[in-house]
Amino acid sequence: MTDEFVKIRNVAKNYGDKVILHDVNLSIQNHEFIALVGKSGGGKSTLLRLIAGLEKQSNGEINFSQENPIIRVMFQNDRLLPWLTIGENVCFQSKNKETQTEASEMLELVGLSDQKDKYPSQLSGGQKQRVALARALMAHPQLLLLDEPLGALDALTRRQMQDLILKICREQKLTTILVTHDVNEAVRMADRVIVIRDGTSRFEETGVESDDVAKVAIAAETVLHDIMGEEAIYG
Ligand SMILES: Nc1ncnc2c1ncn2[C@@H]1O[C@H](COP(=O)(O)OP(=O)(O)OP(=O)(O)O)[C@@H](O)[C@H]1O
Repeated sequence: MTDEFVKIRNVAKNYGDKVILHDVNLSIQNHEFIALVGKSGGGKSTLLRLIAGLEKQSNGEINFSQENPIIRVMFQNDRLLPWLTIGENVCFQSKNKETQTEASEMLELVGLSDQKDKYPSQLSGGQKQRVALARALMAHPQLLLLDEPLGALDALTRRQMQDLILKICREQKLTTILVTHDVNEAVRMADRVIVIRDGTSRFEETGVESDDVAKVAIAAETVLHDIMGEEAIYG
């Protein structure tokens, strides 16, 4: 039996004449945490949208090992509804009977059980992203897609959120794909880092222990070099 969660084969995406992605080949294993990095406009978010089924590829196949997997996406913008409380926001898309109890559990998981009755405007950016994470987890996703969710946070909050996301993804055995501009974040969090360069998946770097600062820095330098390509050498 394969342990593969999704297989992406020869995927291409065009918008009109503009080729965004081509020949993307990637297998993601169950419970694996991968990061997608690359230059701005390189097609990372586009690939994430194709995997989420929010858009259709122009060519190639994206096959999941099980039918209709539950997929949730978390974006840089928390997308909370300002007129609902934190508790109501977490329950918003959930149809479970035990929703209230479960929402409390999810808020506890992200360290916000005491903020349930507040409104999003009363929370910090980091806290709002925790709520967005709790809301995503309510669906018990098998695949969690993170589209630069920590991009707007300060360095310390960002680091705390990285640790929280990692802990939850491991505990809940989620398969996770993170899109990030921060190469250090990618190396620190992911089991594998995939570089999207010139519209295709170019390079895979095995993750290192996230607390080994020196190894993270060296691996990040290698990945950055691959993102930049010849510009890094000649430019
Ligand atoms: N709906 C669309 N119609 C036309 N072009 C689009 C559309 N969506 C994205 N693009 C283009 O596709 C390219 C890739 O965008 P995408 O957002 O996937 O890149 P990215 O690597 O995630 O960038 P960033 O790191 O800046 O978020 C960009 O040139 C963008 O302008």
